[in-house]
Amino acid sequence: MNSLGGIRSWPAIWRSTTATMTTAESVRKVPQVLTVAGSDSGAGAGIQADLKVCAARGVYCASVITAVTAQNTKGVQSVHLLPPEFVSEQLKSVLSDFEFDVVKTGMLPSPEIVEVLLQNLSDFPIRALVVDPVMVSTSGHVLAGSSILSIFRERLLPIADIITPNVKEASALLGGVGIETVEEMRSAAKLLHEMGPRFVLVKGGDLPDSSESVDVFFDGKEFHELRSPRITTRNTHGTGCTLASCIAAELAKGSSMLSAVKVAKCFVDNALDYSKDIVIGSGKQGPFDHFFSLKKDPQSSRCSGFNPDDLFLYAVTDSRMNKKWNRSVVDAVKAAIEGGATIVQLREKEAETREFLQEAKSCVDVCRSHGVCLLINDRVDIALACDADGVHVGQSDMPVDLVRSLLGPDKIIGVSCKTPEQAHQAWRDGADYIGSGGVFPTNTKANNRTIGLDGLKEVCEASKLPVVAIGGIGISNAESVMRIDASNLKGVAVVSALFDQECVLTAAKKLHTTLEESKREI
Ligand SMILES: Nc1ncnc2c1ncn2[C@@H]1O[C@H](COP(=O)(O)OP(=O)(O)OP(=O)(O)O)[C@@H](O)[C@H]1O
Ligand SMILES: Cc1ncc(CO)c(N)n1
Ligand SMILES: [Mg+2]
Repeated sequence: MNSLGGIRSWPAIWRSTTATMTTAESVRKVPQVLTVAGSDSGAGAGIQADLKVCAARGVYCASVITAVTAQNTKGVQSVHLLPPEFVSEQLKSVLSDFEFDVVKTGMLPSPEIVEVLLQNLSDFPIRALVVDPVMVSTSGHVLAGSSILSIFRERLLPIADIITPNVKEASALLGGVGIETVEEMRSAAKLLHEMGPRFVLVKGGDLPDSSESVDVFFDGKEFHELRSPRITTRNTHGTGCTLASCIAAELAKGSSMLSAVKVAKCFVDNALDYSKDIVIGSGKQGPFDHFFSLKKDPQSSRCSGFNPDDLFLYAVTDSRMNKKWNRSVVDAVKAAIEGGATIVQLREKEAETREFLQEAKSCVDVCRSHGVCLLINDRVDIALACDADGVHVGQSDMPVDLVRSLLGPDKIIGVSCKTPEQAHQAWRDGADYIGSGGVFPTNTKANNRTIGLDGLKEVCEASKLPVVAIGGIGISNAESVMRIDASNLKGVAVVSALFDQECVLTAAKKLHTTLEESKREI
């Protein structure tokens, strides 16, 4: 189910549903995850954690139960495995009915249960598989013994899109190697990657003697260390299940793998911080609150990650237009944002480097003060120097994987794609979104092949990443673009429609209203 080998297009939320519906207006697509895991009677971990995190992230989650544990904040008192045939019944039941975007596995306590999972996944192909190789609870109870190791290594890991072992599980999968440092976590991630998963995240929550909680992400080429200050709390029961299910939920919504992992790490971090002094149960390790965001000021969450909805009204600057209308880049950007632009890209093809850097710095300040992301077209050096939020590259610019290694995990990377193949490559390389077009002919880019609305739709259907349409879009045709019925199409990117106008503010306001109206009609 390694996502690119799957038969179904990605993801189910982005297709018209096949369920019986009366009118197009009555259809609202919901991202869907299936968790295949064990029940925790104390509800801090396992299936119960998976359901909570998916609900908190706005994703529907169905659950296939592999085992029932008698478990509380003191530990695991007893484990009852469900018969493999009954696990299979549950799998058949939901896989034959729902259209899951992502399957996430937790406790798979016997080789026979892994076997029925593998069989059902080959009968009902899915698009992405998140494997949390749960083996031992933090309290030390064995949840899946060494009998599952060979089927994990030989058959489950090779079809996983990502595996998320903690250090003990990574060590067990690698035959008992010691992992006590971040350097050793990196080596482990590399060796685990050789077993076949597309991505590996070795979690460092249980790493001894560390003031930070460090997870190591490996994509087969680059390592990214995801660090957060270690939160002093007893309430860490279920962090692993929560992290993996949050990754699954974000993937189901259309995030790239690195974005999904960053959002998930951040979610765990915020949940632990919010819940650090709550008392539930009398044992050593308590659960935490997955619904913190309903209770606390969202602005106080310490990180947010890339939000694909920011692509709604994407303003791309053009130095010639600003010259023609006699305005500075920063004034143009400010007016666009005040009119409703939700993200800005500086595309200053003719500017001198030093002048461009100065302008970019001023634009970063304006964008930050309005809470809008600023990306730089093509120039990774400028983006680094002005601390922009990211870079947008074309097919002949620096390759996305290289841009990622230069910018690090926290920046946004967009890439222009005309074809489904380019869209697949963008996902593989770790981009956050794609820009697709030119949809219509435009003066801004001469000799640029247009792909039309049909070409845009084809790219959207093939893309796992959120899409912004670009090329010749303005007030008169924005609605036709937004109505192509692809829910990963998040918005339109415009140049002339904002910046080749007498009043940028008015043009942005009008376009924003048009987009809002066409969204309401979908
Ligand atoms: N005290 C903490 N402060 C901040 N982050 C933490 C803390 N403990 C764990 N984490 C984070 O939680 C996530 C899960 O990591 P951990 O290594 O605890 O997984 P696990 O052992 O599989 O979880 P579980 O305890 O549910 O079995 C990781 O992103 C880790 O960095
Ligand atoms: C059922 C279950 N799954 C996973 C874990 C790991 O946290 C646990 N403690 N219990
Ligand atoms: Mg742990």
